[in-house]
Amino acid sequence: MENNGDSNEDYDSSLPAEKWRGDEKLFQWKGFWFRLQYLPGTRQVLDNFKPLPSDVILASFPKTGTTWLKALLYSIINRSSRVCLRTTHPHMLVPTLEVQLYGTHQESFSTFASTRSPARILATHLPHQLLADTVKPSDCRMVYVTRNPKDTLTSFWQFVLKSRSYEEPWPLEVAVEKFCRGVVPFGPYYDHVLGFWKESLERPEKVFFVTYEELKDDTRTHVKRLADFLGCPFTGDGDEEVLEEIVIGCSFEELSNYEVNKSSEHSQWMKLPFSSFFRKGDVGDHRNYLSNEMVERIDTITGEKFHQSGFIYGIN
Ligand SMILES: Nc1ncnc2c1ncn2[C@@H]1O[C@H](COP(=O)(O)OS(=O)(=O)O)[C@@H](OP(=O)(O)O)[C@H]1O
Repeated sequence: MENNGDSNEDYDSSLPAEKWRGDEKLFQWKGFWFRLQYLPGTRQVLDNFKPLPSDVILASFPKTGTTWLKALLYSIINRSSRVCLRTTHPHMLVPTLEVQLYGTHQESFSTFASTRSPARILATHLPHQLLADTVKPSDCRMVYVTRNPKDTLTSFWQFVLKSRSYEEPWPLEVAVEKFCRGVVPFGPYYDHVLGFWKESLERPEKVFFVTYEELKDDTRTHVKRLADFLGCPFTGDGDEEVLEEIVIGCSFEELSNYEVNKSSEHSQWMKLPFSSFFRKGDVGDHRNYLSNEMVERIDTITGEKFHQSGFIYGIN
């Protein structure tokens, strides 16, 4: 997988830009907002990545359950969880295409545990609107996870707040404002979710759509559905035990307690410790932070964007 050395400056002057945090801006490209450092990798993915028909691509908007799904997909496809998960952070099991394989912080694919999986597992935060021409011709499978907008925003705000890359405070009001206008990395959130939701309706055999809340509510059932979708159902002798081990081994409680996931270390590309991908893992945590006005504002947009498209989700 190559990087032709596209420089960040190529994008700087020509694209619409908005202040993000500190001195950093986000850039709007093809209808979505990007951190400058991920634009070259994104272009590389779209220009050069050719999925294999056997590939499994996990797609998600940030903070919607990516880390959990990385652990689950790896475990389902490899029929186990504990051994590898105890020693390897989920983000080092399954690489994110535009960041870890094609991006400015490249690590070779062989660094990742999923190299040794029966099927390659790759992740991306890129929206379907951009990825369609790359993934459709290959016939690969995609799994999309989403999460209700208020918890996604809350998780995101907390994550950015704790990032050591920024010195200045980041008031929740600012985060809400940006989220509602879609000006967040890989945003707008609503367009991102709807792109994959529509695709999952059109091609259910190739695009599996699941929500964080469904998974929390009944992990077992959805892990079974996932395994069916991936063509490796839990129907053999001893599979019930394996399924149980995977559900427990990938639960927030277990995963966040493995030493590697509590670690303050980070890989080449992450400025954040491995531990920062595990915060609370709850449904409804937004109630502890968002004001009534904020909730009302987000719910109104959710109604306009999701419900008017026929996707009844995201208000509760
Ligand atoms: N195993 C498991 N089960 C349930 N929830 C989990 C799990 N692992 C991580 N998390 C929670 O997911 C939130 C992080 O989202 P992402 O993994 O999508 O983040 S990222 O995009 O990879 O940066 C973040 O949510 P919040 O706790 O609400 O901030 C994590 O705590």
